[in-house]
Amino acid sequence: SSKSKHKKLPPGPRSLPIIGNLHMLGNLPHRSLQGLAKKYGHIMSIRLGSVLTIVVSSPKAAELFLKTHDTNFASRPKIQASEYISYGTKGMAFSEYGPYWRHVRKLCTLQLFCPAKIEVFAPLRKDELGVLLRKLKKAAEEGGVVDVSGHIGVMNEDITYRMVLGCKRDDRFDLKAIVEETFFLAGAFNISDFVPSLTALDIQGLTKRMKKVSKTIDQLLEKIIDDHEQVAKTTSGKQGKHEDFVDVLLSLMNQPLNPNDEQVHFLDRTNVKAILLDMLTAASDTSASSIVWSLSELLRHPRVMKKLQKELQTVVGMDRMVEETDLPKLDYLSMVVKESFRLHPVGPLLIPHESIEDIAIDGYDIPKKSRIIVNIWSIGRDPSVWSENVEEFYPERFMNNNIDLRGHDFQLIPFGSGRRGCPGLQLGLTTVRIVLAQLVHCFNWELPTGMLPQDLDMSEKFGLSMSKAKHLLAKPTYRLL
Ligand code: HEM
Repeated sequence: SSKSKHKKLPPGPRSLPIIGNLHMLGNLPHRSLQGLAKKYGHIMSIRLGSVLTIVVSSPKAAELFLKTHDTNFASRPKIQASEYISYGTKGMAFSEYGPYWRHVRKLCTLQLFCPAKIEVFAPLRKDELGVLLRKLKKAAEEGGVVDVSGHIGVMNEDITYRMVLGCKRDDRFDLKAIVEETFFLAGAFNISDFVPSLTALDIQGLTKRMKKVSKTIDQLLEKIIDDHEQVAKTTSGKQGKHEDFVDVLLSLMNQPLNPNDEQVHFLDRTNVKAILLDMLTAASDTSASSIVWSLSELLRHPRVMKKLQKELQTVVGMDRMVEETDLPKLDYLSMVVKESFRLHPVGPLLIPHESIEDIAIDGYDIPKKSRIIVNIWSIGRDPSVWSENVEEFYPERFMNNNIDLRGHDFQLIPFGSGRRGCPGLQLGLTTVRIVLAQLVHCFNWELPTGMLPQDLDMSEKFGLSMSKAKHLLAKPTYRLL
């Protein structure tokens, strides 16, 4: 038919030979893409090297791609990072759409992210949060300024490592450095992914770094799995022991994931390692960065801080600590967290999706194997969605509406939405809320001497998870009875 002759791509900027529009991304691609979308529209096409990329920048468009036509956009592009640091896409986050990914995702959702499992780890979170609070209390007594970002990072690492791997930071390995490097490499705009002819040159030096870190990761995971297998042998059973993610995945290894289907899938040791690595990277920086962004906004907005402390005082009181069971009653806390995710989504462009078949959307033709980027950062700062005070941190905007952040309201999707939406949503959200509540309930916070709220540096560092570029420094004073 004439269909193929009259392909109508979404509008977009002119592109250069070879690199396409790559040069337009800059250091903060979410901001550059917002600028372009203002000119070309909320469904826009650009070329990243040879890869046709569709950039989605409005709630309505996001709904079309992540809900209405979810199945067609539920795949992931094959990128170099997933070859090296996801064991050749054998995990979950970077796997293409298909039976393997579906089974793994279902298994993880049932076994690792179910409400019961989140509950099982509540004492662990409490324990590690307790360690942090004691450190801060000591610092408060000494009257000094603390590196809040640093402390929250360490706590979140310890929670994650204990939950996923069953161990704390480890003298044998620099887990933090490994995870940070993995995360950086997974999020980088890698020229080799867009201009294959340049792969061998490794202009950015990323391939070399990936090879190096993948080796270290493998040694680390092998060691940890060995330890678990050893323990399982000697204790013959799991008497009363909390099962970490390694235990759960090992118990499922080599069993059919889908016994009733024609083509049966299994998890082997490599799959287990790849999934563990996904979980480590997905869980570590995201929650910690979100907490730092929220606390920074509270320090910039003393009115909001006071109001949140007032809520905690009313609901919880001043003679005990906040518990996770209090969270559903803390309405203002939940608004503060939403508002913080609106302005500072830690996954500003989600993880790239890929289209599976040719499809027409909103009058445009989207070819198969296009890369799809959803700019949720831009959606969060669109005045036509949020009204004129869009740049202002104002939690009360959520007061008389039901806008939620779980993926049903497309103006606020910090965890994505649909089939590829974040499976760790409940876990991540619980961690962010309880840590923020405790920090604000236990302490008053002051900026370093001489710094005014409006002086607090809010610049961003782009990555697969976007953190605050400068560490948050502040002075705590203990305030509970
Ligand atoms: C505040 C915390 C978190 C935020 C804001 C967040 C956000 C996101 C986002 C935006 C995506 C991509 C969605 C898409 O591509 O459409 C994602 C995917 C994912 N997240 Fe999270 N996340 C958080 C915490 C966690 C935690 C704690 C875990 C696990 C322990 C986790 C595991 C994953 C996995 C495995 C994926 C890939 C899912 C797939 O491709 O099927 N996340 N997350």
